[in-house]
Amino acid sequence: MAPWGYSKENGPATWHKDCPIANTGVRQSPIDLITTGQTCAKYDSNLKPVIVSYPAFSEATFLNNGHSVQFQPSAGNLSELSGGPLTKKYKFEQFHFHWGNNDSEGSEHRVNGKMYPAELHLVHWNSESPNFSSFQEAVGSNDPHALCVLGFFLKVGAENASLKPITDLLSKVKNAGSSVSFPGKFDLKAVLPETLTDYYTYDGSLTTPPLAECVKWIVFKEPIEVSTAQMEAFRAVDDGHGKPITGNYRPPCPLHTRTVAASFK
Ligand SMILES: O[B-]1(O)OCc2ccc(NC(=S)NCc3ccccc3)cc21
Ligand SMILES: [Zn+2]
Repeated sequence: MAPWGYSKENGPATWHKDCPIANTGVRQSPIDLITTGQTCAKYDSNLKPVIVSYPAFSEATFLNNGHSVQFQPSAGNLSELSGGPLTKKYKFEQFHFHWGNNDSEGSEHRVNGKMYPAELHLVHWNSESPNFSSFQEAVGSNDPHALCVLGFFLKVGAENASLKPITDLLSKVKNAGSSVSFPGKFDLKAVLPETLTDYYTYDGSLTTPPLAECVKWIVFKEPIEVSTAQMEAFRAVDDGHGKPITGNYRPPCPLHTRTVAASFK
């Protein structure tokens, strides 16, 4: 089968052919985060703020892999995540984005059915598990919390100066398969809201094949602002078939028996 993607021929509705879990899994991601009514997110007063330790990255690769653009620091990076719903310390692996071809679509998670124009995923893996010692092993481990992904919605507004080094680089990785070594340092901490207190959290999966059900998801309530020009820069990135990547987001999956917790009322 042609490698997976987001077109009619190889998009989310076809992924079950290579990844049966797409249709049989009971903890698939993304989901629609419902805030009122029966199956709504339940406030949990025990949920603490998320703690990130992100020293500025000094060495990283920025890659267009045909289905997203990904920022991956060298293995030696010391960035870590803890707190929130987590009991262990997680190591930063990479961040990437999902976006649409207009401002009314693009995010993977939704809030009461509302999509944002894009979503940023900060991917981490449990560095204290005795069962694995790399991201790749973590994905294949069947451990329900092998990974922790922080999701941030992007909305259109003022230009985001902290993300400018990334959005300015998009034209350099226009072609699928192309990558550049990131010039200079990148301060990811500056991209995030100061307080990481208000979030939804639930057990889910990767939103792309292999769709492994190994992710503790933490999706923040407060969107990050980017300018229209910055959004347009994502929409000019090619998918390797001579077309821009426009809509690399998976539709929401059934919640099944899962509950979503909210760290805020
Ligand atoms: O659901 B996500 O889009 O957000 C969180 C997240 C993390 C990782 C991916 N996929 C990756 S890294 N696949 C390549 C790979 C897959 C399996 C082993 C190694 C390498 C997708 C997502
Ligand atoms: Zn993602």
